[in-house]
Amino acid sequence: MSSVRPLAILGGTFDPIHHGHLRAAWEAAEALEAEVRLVPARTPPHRPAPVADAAGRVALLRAALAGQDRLTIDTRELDRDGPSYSVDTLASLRADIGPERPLVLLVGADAFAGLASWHLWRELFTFAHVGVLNRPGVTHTAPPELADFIAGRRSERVHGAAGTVIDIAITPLDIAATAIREAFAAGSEPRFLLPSACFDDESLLAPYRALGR
Ligand SMILES: Nc1ncnc2c1ncn2[C@@H]1O[C@H](COP(=O)(O)OP(=O)(O)OP(=O)(O)O)[C@@H](O)[C@H]1O
Ligand SMILES: O=C(O)c1ccc[n+]([C@@H]2O[C@H](COP(=O)([O-])O)[C@@H](O)[C@H]2O)c1
Repeated sequence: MSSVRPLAILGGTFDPIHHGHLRAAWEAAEALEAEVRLVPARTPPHRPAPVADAAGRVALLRAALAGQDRLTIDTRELDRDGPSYSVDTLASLRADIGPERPLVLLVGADAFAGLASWHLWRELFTFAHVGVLNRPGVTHTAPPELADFIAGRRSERVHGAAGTVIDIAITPLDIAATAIREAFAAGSEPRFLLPSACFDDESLLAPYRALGR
């Protein structure tokens, strides 16, 4: 483990935040002995517009994270126009923390499999390590372009400021925001897939309940 505490980020649409995200981020913080920030995307690059707007998704995140301080929110993507490219976020974080501190981009195994389609994806590794979180049901393997690139970059732990791929074993939780949105659309309440605090304020989940009307 590096002597400087790594900074790790989990970016996401969080439409809405759920226990799959939270537990993954929590266990990554433990495994890497890292500070972990959740980074909501204002305009996620590779998907249709989210159901809830950025302010609504951040309000849910704040409710979900209340009562603990290991996981925090970093809202820098909300201040940028255009697609929320991760390479821009990592460049901005690197400028904040300087060249030495390890930086880790956390991604689920599904997101990792698509990494070679991301904007300037090779540059991600100049700014950060990539930490891959296992996800139930994900069977995609890295396409050849990605597999070739990461060959020789695998690491068991955080070593140096950037540039490696680290597999992080987490408790598999088969929870996805898509299924939560589908549950709301079907008129059911997906309680216990996301924190109860998200249900405390009626207005927080209103955009999702509206799917069922
Ligand atoms: N249950 C989970 N286990 C591990 N990683 C997860 C899990 N859910 C989401 N992630 C990861 O968290 C990041 C943000 O995910 P995102 O906000 O797209 O949630 P999602 O549940 O995958 O949403 P959707 O179903 O709308 O695609 C991605 O890197 C994704 O792979
Ligand atoms: O930078 C890119 O080109 C890029 C392409 C796809 C996804 N991402 C980021 O990956 C994270 C997870 O994306 P999503 O769509 O699964 O929520 C989120 O932070 C996105 O901004 C980034």
